[in-house]
Parts: sequence; structure tokens; C-alpha cells
Amino acid sequence: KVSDEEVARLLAGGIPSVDQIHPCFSEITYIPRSLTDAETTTAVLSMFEAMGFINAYKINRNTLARFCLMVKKGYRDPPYHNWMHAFSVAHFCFLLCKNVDVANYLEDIEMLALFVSCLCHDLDHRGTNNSFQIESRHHFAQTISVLNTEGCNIFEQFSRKDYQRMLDLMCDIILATDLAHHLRILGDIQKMVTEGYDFKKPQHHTLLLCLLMSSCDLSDQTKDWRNTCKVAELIYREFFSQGDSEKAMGNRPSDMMDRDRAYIPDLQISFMEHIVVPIFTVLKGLFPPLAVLHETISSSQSRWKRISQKYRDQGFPGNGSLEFLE
Ligand SMILES: COc1ccc(Cl)c(-c2nnc3c(C)nc4ccc(C(=O)NCC(C)C)cc4n23)c1
Ligand SMILES: [Mg+2]
Repeated sequence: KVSDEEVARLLAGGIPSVDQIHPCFSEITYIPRSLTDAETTTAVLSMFEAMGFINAYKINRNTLARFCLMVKKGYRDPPYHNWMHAFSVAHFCFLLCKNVDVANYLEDIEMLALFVSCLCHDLDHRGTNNSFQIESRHHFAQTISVLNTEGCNIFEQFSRKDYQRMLDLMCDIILATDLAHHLRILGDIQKMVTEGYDFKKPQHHTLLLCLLMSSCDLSDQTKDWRNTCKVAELIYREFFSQGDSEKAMGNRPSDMMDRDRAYIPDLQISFMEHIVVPIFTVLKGLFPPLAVLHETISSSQSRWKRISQKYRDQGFPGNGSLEFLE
């Protein structure tokens, strides 16, 4: 699946510093989707290097390059849940590592597990989300199969104990990307922040890893309005094609997936209110420097409300089309 030539080509120029990828690459406002697909694989290597993982964990560069190429190939090409999504999720994890003192909250191995889980968390996503099926198990299974591929196991030099810990961490983190799981533990996360984070409590580490994974998974919402619109366009293109195939099978899709019944502004208002805002509110509680992200999200939320009102007043059919995205 990954040729020696591809690996050699990726490593040919050496691993650039993140500032060579882009001077603003480590800033909280940087938009990872601005990079071209071709630049992303090198950028992943640069992030591994910048976070000190290559030296700290004696990761073999050839193995790392092959692993990254293998993960990238492990993504299909639906409108949203593709490699660019995984890359942007991993970039936000890098931003957290560089802009917040996570080292006071998590062990290094937990940070590495989070970053690798971000890269792999939606592996082989088909662009559909059958609620009855816990797809996150499949994404974790795919992660294991990448690690078991010849020349791709970036953790092969780990002790048996550390290797087992890494796999347990990635399993917990990737299974946490299921939104239903997130909604179940949100109360515990909020309680943890109110009580005060306790580094000595393993449960606090697990809850924090789940919170950080969810915030990375939704980090598109922390960028500018143009990015928010672009992402909404991709998400609903994916949702509506699932709805179309459900109709073709004679089933009635949920409103969210039905291009004839979805009213996108209201769906986004509800998604922001129930999922995005609570996550970044609790994140701001833990890490005050991230308050700026909460402000961005709140302004997007009010912008969706203005759009919703405007198109209601104009008797907008709300037929799921996206031309309202000014
Ligand atoms: C963190 O895990 C996921 C998994 C899958 C997706 Cl698509 C997303 C995601 N990422 N960006 C978005 C945006 C902009 N809008 C969304 C609107 C609705 C839903 C959705 O799944 N609603 C049903 C649920 C609440 C029971 C997800 C949306 N979403 C995040
Ligand atoms: Mg995802």
C-alpha cells in the first residue's frame, strides 16, 4: 500500500520546522484546511517533531513516514469525513499542546496517544453515521491494522507495558469520539472542572482526554466564518447524500439528512447549543487562554440566528440548499 519510493520522497527534504510549513502554523487562529493535500503529510511529520515525540519515544523516521502515508490512505473521500478532517483535528491537538500548559494535566504518553488518535479517529469513515452501529469501534480496529502493517508500527520500540498503555489510551480516546458517548460523560466532565482538576486522579486524565478529543473533532467551529460555512457545506453534502440513499431504499431519513426537510440554520443553532458551546465553555473553564475560541463560537452561533431569522422573514423555503451562506 505504501511504496519505499513514497517514503523516501516524503523524507527527502528532511522534516521541516512548523514555521517553514507556515509562519502562523502554531497560532490558535491558523486554519489547517489552508494547506494543500500534498503539504499535509509533511506537516504531520513536522508536528511530531515539534512536539518532541520523535526524540522522546525514539520513533524511527522511516516507520513514522510510512505510518503517516498509511493513515492518509486509510481515509476514503466523502465530502467531510476524509483525510483533511483528520489532519485538521490533529492540528488542533498540536495547537493545544503549544498554546496550553497540558503538561501540567496529562502525561507525555497521554499527549502522544491523543495526537495519534486524532489522526486515526475516523479511519475508513464511509460518510454515513448509522446511529445503531458504534462506528468508533471500527475506526479503532482500523488503527490497530495500520500499526500491524509491516514497517508502520511507530510504537514497536515501546516496552510491553507502554505498548499496552498506548493501545488502551487510543481505544478510550477513539471510542470517545462517538457523540452519544460524549453526551453521556459531559456531566462528569463539568463536575471535574467545577471541583478542580486533580492530576493524581486517573479518572480525571481519562475525562480530560475525552474532552480534548471532542474539542479537536469540532475545532472547525473555532476558525473564521468562511471556514464555518465551508464545513457546513461539506457536512450537509455528506448528510444529504446519506438521506438520498436512505430514501432510495424506501426508508425515511431524519430531518437532518433530508435535503427536502432540513433547515440548516436551525440545525446548526441546535448543534452549537447542545454540543459545541458546552464543550468550549468547559474547556475555557479549564484553560482560560482558550476563552478566545469560546468567543468565536458564540459569534458564529449568533450569526446562524441572524441568518435563520432573515430567511424566515423572507419566507425562505429552507430546502437544505446553501445559497444563504453569505
Ligand atoms: C464529534 O463527533 C461528530 C460526529 C459526526 C459529526 Cl457530522 C460531527 C460534526 N462535526 N461538525 C458538525 C457540524 C458543523 N454540524 C453537525 C450537525 C449535526 C451533527 C450530528 O451528528 N447530530 C446528531 C447528534 C447530535 C446525535 C454533527 C455535526 N458535526 C461531529
Ligand atoms: Mg471526526
